[in-house]
Amino acid sequence: MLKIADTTHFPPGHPQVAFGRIGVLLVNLGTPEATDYWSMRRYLKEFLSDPRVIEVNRVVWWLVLNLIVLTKRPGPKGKDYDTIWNKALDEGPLKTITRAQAEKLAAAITREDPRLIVDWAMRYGKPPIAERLEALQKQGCERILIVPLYPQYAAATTATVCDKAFDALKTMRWQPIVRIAPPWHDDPAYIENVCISLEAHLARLDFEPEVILASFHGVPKSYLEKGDPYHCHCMKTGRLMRERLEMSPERFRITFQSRFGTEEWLQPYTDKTVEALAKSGVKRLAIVNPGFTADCLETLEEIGGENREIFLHNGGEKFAAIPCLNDTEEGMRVIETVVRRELSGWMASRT
Ligand SMILES: C=CC1=C(C)c2cc3[nH]c(cc4nc(cc5[nH]c(cc1n2)c(C)c5CCC(=O)O)C(CCC(=O)O)=C4C)c(C)c3C=C
Ligand SMILES: [Fe+2]
Ligand SMILES: [Fe+2]
Repeated sequence: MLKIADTTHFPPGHPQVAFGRIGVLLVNLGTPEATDYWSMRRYLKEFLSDPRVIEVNRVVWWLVLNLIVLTKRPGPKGKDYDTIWNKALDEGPLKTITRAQAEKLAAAITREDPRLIVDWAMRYGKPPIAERLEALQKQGCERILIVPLYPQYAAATTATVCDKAFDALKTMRWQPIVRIAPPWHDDPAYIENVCISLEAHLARLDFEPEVILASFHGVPKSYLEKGDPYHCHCMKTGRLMRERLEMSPERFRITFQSRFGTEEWLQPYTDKTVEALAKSGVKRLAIVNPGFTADCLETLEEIGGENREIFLHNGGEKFAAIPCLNDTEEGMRVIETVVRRELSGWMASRT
């Protein structure tokens, strides 16, 4: 077994520094601390003030955000969060699931290399990236792998995690050496496990869906036009899933959800597609969310709640929202594959 660095043998007057460890930091988007108006407002303010998320003129956006969005949105969105809140732990499900993913990853990899420490953070809200990076560094992590938990790269998600992490590094005297895990939109382990999970859920349904939508979170269309690869990553994930599932493009379709604001977003829109399918006579529909590593407001409430309603109100009869990979065996296989690969050269080899 590898020896973990020892911090106890420093000469008098020498600072007590820890060293010799390797950190893995899983980072997801973030979620409000509570569902009341002020907690929601704080969360939305931090999120929607990020210029990677909203690429609108700063002065114009400051006025719109503060005068309109932050007065109108926190109330109704807080009520939406109430419907999915983890009451036992008093937190959003995104937090519960990200913590569970970190714990399971730690159990899987630290047995092999006890120098490893796994932690987790949120880009917006708590626990903040800077706090967890500092905690890893204080425990002796000279090397840290940061894993933005997004299979598809977008400036609004992956890049902003990196921005925040590098902001934290700027304040450190002894900076850890950092690696960032790349997106895994076309990784065979991801495609295989997301399909295994989908097939298992479909097999348990009491109906066979005529159509399956792979619904990804949208971004404004202008982000694609400016060169963001997010759309291409989603399209590739969707195509690889469809090929693996051996389904026709009519049965397995890609859509984009969670529109925000008045600009055009990536199309086809999930809600409009759901409505059109129901109106055209489709009676049985399933929606899977391959772009989300954890269930959250956008999957549980928007897909499982709003889109179900849209489908059933327009003539649909059977609807299934397929759970995300979360901390299931399939989900952990994906995260572990990415982490093991990106730790290569750092982590002790299994042989
Ligand atoms: C212009 C605004 C937004 C962009 C661009 C955007 C991109 C984006 N978001 C996710 C993942 C998630 N978003 C979630 C919630 C959420 N998203 C926005 C806005 C944009 N997202 C808002 C305002 C919210 C909060 C809820 C609301 O007010 O509507 C979540 C859920 C978080 C939770 O607590 O459950 C996730 C996850 C991706 C992957 C993405 C671009 C690729
Ligand atoms: Fe979002
Ligand atoms: Fe594309």
